[in-house]
Amino acid sequence: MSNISEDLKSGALVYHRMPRPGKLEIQATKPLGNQRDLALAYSPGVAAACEAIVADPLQAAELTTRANLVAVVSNGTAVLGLGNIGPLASKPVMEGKAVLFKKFAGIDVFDIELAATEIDHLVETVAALEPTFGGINLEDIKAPECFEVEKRLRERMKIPVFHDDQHGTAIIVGAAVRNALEIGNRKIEDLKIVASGAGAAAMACLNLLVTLGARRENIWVCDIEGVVYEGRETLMDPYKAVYAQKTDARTLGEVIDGAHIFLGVSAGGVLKPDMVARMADRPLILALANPTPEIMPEEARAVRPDAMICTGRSDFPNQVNNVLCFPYIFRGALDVGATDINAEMKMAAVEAIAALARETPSDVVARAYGGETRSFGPDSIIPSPFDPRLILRIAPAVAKAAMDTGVATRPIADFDAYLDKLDHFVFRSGFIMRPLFARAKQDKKRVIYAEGEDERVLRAAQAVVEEGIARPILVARPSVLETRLQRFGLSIRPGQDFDVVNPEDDPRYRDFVRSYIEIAGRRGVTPDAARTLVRTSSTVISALAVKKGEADAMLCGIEGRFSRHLRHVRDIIGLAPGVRELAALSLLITPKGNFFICDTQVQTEPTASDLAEMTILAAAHVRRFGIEPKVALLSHSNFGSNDTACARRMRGAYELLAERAPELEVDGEMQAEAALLPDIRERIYPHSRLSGVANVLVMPDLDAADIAYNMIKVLGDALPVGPILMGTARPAHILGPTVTARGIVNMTAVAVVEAQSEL
Ligand SMILES: NC(=O)C1=CN([C@@H]2O[C@H](COP(=O)(O)OP(=O)(O)OC[C@H]3O[C@@H](n4cnc5c(N)ncnc54)[C@H](OP(=O)(O)O)[C@@H]3O)[C@@H](O)[C@H]2O)C=CC1
Ligand SMILES: CC(=O)C(=O)O
Ligand SMILES: [Mg+2]
Repeated sequence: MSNISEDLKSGALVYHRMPRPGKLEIQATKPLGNQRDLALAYSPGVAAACEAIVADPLQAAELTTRANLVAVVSNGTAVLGLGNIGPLASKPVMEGKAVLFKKFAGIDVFDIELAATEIDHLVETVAALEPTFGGINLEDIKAPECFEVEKRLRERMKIPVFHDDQHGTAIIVGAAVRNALEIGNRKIEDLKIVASGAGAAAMACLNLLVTLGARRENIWVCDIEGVVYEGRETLMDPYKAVYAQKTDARTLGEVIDGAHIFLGVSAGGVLKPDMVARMADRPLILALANPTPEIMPEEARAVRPDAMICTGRSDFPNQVNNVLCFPYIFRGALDVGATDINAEMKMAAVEAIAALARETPSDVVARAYGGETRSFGPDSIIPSPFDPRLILRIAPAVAKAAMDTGVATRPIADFDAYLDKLDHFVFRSGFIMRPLFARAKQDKKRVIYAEGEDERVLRAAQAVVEEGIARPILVARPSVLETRLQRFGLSIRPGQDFDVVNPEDDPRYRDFVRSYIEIAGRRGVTPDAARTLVRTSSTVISALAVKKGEADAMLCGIEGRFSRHLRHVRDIIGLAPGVRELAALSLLITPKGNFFICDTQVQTEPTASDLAEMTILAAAHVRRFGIEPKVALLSHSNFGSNDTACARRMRGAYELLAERAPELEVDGEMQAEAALLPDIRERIYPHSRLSGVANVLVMPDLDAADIAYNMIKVLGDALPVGPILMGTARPAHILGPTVTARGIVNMTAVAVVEAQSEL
């Protein structure tokens, strides 16, 4: 039995049972709402797709899901470290792999559990699946049968066949060993490696370590029978025999002395503390059996505090698990229509994973692990499974290796576009934000962040510096900054990468107070109040910096009330010429498209004239995203169907806009349905000035805007960007308490581009 806690066990059973059994479902991706859809999806229309494939089999990649469909195939003979539990009991693991493929790399999977233990039976069955799939991921099939099964299938099939427990594990072990060598400043040629396990994972890992330079004579292998030695007859096979040593030693305990690397891919608890104590100094312990490692990290650490320790589990640092590899190696292979996953593609994955661990930690990883992140070092020798950059680094490297080695049937012509596509998968904000990022980089501006000590701001500042979109100025105490940057493993440095305004001791303090009195003295701010506010309000400091031209834009509002920040911004920075009132625009990036909503924050009950003004401001902002605004003035009424005050206000706004912004594609008043479904609009009012789906939704009042915004965000699984404060004399945005580091980076790009266009 696995030694997982009772709590985790019962939690796992509920997770699998509720709210419906299992972890997967199949979803239709095309509409099937009427007779015509039925005729297209199925008979008779479907015949056209069939005939196109008859004429050109490559069309299957265009007309069916095949090119993105992988079979996770198991016969249940070596399921995790649970052993031969059979195909039915392996199904939760295979469904789990399917979920990981989908979530981490957008790959669709059918899990296929086969009652087939004979090699021939297994090979014939899997080979017959070729028409269905773009790739085959063999899983948890025991050694030595798995070696022959994989070899024969690779020979027969023209799609990639990849035994995950062998190569997925070997790739991640290869990356971990590579980085451990770098940290320990050691050469693999000199190291003694002791493996526990001589199965699928062990053999592939050892073979890869040999490719990386390990010497066969330095490798010692033990399995359930003990040491694999020359002349041994029980439980031997030709694959193990490669590593047989001429020795009288018979147990793991007898060969572990002086080992630099322990590679455990066998069963829980086989490595004892006294064995660890006898390993070489600064040993690397890879205790990878699942779910129970060969030794628990705390036991190993107790006897060897100098050890680097990895397990296959997510509840310890250094999770060396093939989940870091299989979704992405398949992503790269499928995207070029690879016919194989060859040695070069595997090595490209090793290099990409190892290199990623050496990059600065990502904020997404920090959130996934409760705010804690580690920089490259003994407790972080490989990336975390939640690192969103895994797909961005591994898939292109693998795709390129496939192309270089001639196994790509659909080579990628435009790698930048491919990277954009992957980026979009990771950060759905990727595409829409891209033009802003590109423009921001062309002319970096100075952006001051009022809450410069906040972890999210620091992580955002790191990304802003790395992406080169702005020069950050942080309002923060230098001593706090220093400790936090270190704690979060961030590499940006004051002076070099960003500037600091120290609210407790800044030479500009008197100057700031004087300016504040000049600006706000006539709005009831006394000199005493000005002194206190400049000392205590980082929003006031930031706004003064922008006003005085020491920064080009400001971001604030992570702490405290929106209205308080708004008052300071309005008092100090003021309104842009010709603007009578501020308003806020929020972008929602949804699976169905990108929608801007206003006014989500400022004006409770705007007049027709206010609405017209905010629409014109919104249109200018939307154009900065490279999007042509299509504005719908929303109401409960459709083109005069009701004559309430509210409907009249929206109609009034339309009339003003027709006058003031005749070039703008805008219409109203209309219901949200008419704005979003052109067919419906066409039926109600065929003469609308609006074409297609509206992308700017102007709401009649703050209640409607706020409610619509939050409902779309939650029900539509949308990513928010904003709020974008419109109408200020200089760019200033109030972010709100739930903003993420990624959100701050996005708003930095918005503010920089705004600052560029106003100068
Ligand atoms: N972290 C990760 O990413 C991965 C971890 N693993 C883990 O590695 C382990 C092996 O998987 P896999 O190679 O696919 O399975 P296999 O069945 O192919 O191999 C298991 C190997 O472990 C040996 N073994 C079993 N029990 C013991 C024991 N008590 N002492 C020493 N050796 C033992 C077996 O010996 P014999 O040959 O004599 O039967 C066999 O060589 C599992 O625990 C699995 O969870 C596997 C893949 C990925
Ligand atoms: C992780 C995995 O594939 C295994 O333990 O078998
Ligand atoms: Mg496995």
